[in-house]
Amino acid sequence: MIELENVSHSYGGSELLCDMSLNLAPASFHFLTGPSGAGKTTFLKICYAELHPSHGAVRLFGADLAGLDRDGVARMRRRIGVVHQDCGFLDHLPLRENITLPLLAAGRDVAAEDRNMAELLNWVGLTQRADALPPQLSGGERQRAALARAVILSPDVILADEPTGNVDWEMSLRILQLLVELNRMGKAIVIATHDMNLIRAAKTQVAARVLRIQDRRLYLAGADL
Ligand SMILES: Nc1ncnc2c1ncn2[C@@H]1O[C@H](COP(=O)(O)OP(=O)(O)OP(=O)(O)O)[C@@H](O)[C@H]1O
Repeated sequence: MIELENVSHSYGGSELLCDMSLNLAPASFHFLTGPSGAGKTTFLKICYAELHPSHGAVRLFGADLAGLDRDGVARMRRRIGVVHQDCGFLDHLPLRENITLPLLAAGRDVAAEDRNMAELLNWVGLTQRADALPPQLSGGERQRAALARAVILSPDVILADEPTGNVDWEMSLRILQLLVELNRMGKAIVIATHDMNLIRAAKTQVAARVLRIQDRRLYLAGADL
């Protein structure tokens, strides 16, 4: 679904990611770990074509990114749901409108999706908070709303950058549960995290693999977590 072949990336001449290859299979579940500043967010940006790598090839759903025009890239990106580290909400818009922004961007009729929206809000436990503004939400509510927005276009892959970064353990488990449910529905999941307890908790439920970025390289971690 997402294939990286010998991908390297540099910011301003200094190499951050070196010679990374990955083939993300349908319904797979991966964690992405590594020290702060190792390049996890950069790696995810390359995976969802927000960033073009300095070297190497990226293929999304079989299509070489280098051969796609803007519309082609946008079409592929709709198949990838992203939970950003900072959620990235528009603070002046109620939660409901923030969540439906991807529908608008994709040219879909938001009113026609009312029922799906109600189901989605219920799934993330935010039915009562639909009209709240993002600054009025708790960390856990924001993260669940970000997840709802990431899945509103029914993507095949979900990339979540520190989705449990600012929440307590109970809420971390709740968010993990939502991601596990998505995985059981056949979605491929990648979660960037520092939280080894979260990885251990996931491994009791799904066959999760652990990728690690260290010293500019991508490793598949051993089974010792
Ligand atoms: N647009 C940019 N221009 C220049 N340098 C950047 C840019 N984005 C990130 N970097 C640098 O690249 C390095 C890796 O950043 P990145 O956010 O990918 O790491 P990370 O592993 O996700 O970090 P963290 O765990 O702290 O979130 C950092 O040193 C960062 O300052």
